[in-house]
Amino acid sequence: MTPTPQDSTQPAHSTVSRRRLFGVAGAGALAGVSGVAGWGIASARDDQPAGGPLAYAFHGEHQAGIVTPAQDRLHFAAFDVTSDSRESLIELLEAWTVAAVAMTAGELVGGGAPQPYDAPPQDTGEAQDLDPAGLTITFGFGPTLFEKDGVDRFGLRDRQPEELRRLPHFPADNLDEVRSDGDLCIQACANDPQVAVHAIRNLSRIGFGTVSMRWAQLGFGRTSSTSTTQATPRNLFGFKDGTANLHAEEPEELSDHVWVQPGDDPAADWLAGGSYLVARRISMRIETWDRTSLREQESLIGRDRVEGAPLSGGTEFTEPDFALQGRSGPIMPMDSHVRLAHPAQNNNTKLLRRGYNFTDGADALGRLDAGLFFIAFVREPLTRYVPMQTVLSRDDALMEYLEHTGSGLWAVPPGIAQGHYVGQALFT
Ligand SMILES: C=CC1=C(C)c2cc3[nH]c(cc4nc(cc5[nH]c(cc1n2)c(C)c5CCC(=O)O)C(CCC(=O)O)=C4C)c(C)c3C=C
Ligand SMILES: [Fe+2]
Repeated sequence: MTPTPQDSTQPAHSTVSRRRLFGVAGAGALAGVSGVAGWGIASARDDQPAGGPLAYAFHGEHQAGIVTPAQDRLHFAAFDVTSDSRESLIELLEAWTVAAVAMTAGELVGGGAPQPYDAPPQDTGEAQDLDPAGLTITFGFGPTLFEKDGVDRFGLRDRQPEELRRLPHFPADNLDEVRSDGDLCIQACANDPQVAVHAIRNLSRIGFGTVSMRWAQLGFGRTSSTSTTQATPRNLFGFKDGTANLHAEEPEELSDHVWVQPGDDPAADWLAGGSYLVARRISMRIETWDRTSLREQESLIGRDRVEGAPLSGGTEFTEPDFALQGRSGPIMPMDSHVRLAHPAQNNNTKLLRRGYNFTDGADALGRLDAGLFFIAFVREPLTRYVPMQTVLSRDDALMEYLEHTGSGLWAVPPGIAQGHYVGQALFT
């Protein structure tokens, strides 16, 4: 059996590689899932030495890819359901679950069992010789899955969480409809871009006829740490990002701020143990930033660039002193990003940030189309994230260098038990 861990924050250094499999279609933990004929998985060899490629278990209390130490690469995709059949939707979620179990374990979709020579292979093949690379696949359900244009498409209207509504228009938003929203989302993260892309490609392929991809985003270079074992990375403005983030090692904080609790929403108890995923595609005016003095850059952020320490003093992890005065006012400027985003200014709101840098080529003026694909997990998006975003969009001096071009909110079901499919409690 594949030596995968029970906890998605704990890596298993297995030596699983797709090319070292022997094909046993339908074997493994998902044997109990119904309606997924043709999408069985292979068992990996169990005679590999310890230490080697990184694999995270797909099964667990919470979905992997939230508190899992943030990997280096992202492929994020939003889908619309094109079928109006509840049964087809359930079958898709079953099939996606089977494929996700296989791919996160470094196995081939379909199990690598002998297949007809005259049929397309079940796995698209580009990750065949690659190890799992810490792949996590995280699924989310958008507001339009529950009701769209007043229509209860899948009999789910009564189970829509109160907090799952389309995000409002924030000041200065310049959203592109084709980069926003979606009935379903999948976040694939890995330390190898080809593994992340392979995951989205294969899930999309499996969904052919039931869903169509609405939009997608590639990301490189994580912009946060989600574990205290990780060094703080830097965003494309050159600043350390993720210093004051929530971490996997703070279970009480996660219960308070990230995981939906039983009783939070009586109509949506199926979501207990899950969370909400907020995505914002934020373009960054890199060229303008690069012509801005270091003094100005630091006062916009509220931290120094080299160390990441608050301007009020100390080192990276010193708490900012918002009361400290300089010659012309507070040392931590009133409109600095860190001041306005700090829990002290936001009714103790804390988010688990898990974003990525992106570049999508250049625009017609020769400027980099680059930025930060902001992802955050939060227990109550409307009552906690929306007020914070409203303040930042309105008052944050950094906004002069930013443009929000994409947006979405999805409910992320809890972790999946062996033999179950993602979001199963919503349909039962
Ligand atoms: C609504 C939430 C947030 C958005 C959108 C956002 C965009 C954004 N942030 C940076 C750069 C940095 N952010 C930092 C801290 C920080 N940011 C948010 C929230 C949003 N940021 C929070 C809650 C915090 C933590 C505040 C605190 O408790 O101190 C930092 C400082 C380092 C750190 O703590 O992570 C930087 C740098 C950019 C460039 C950006 C949009 C492109
Ligand atoms: Fe920020």
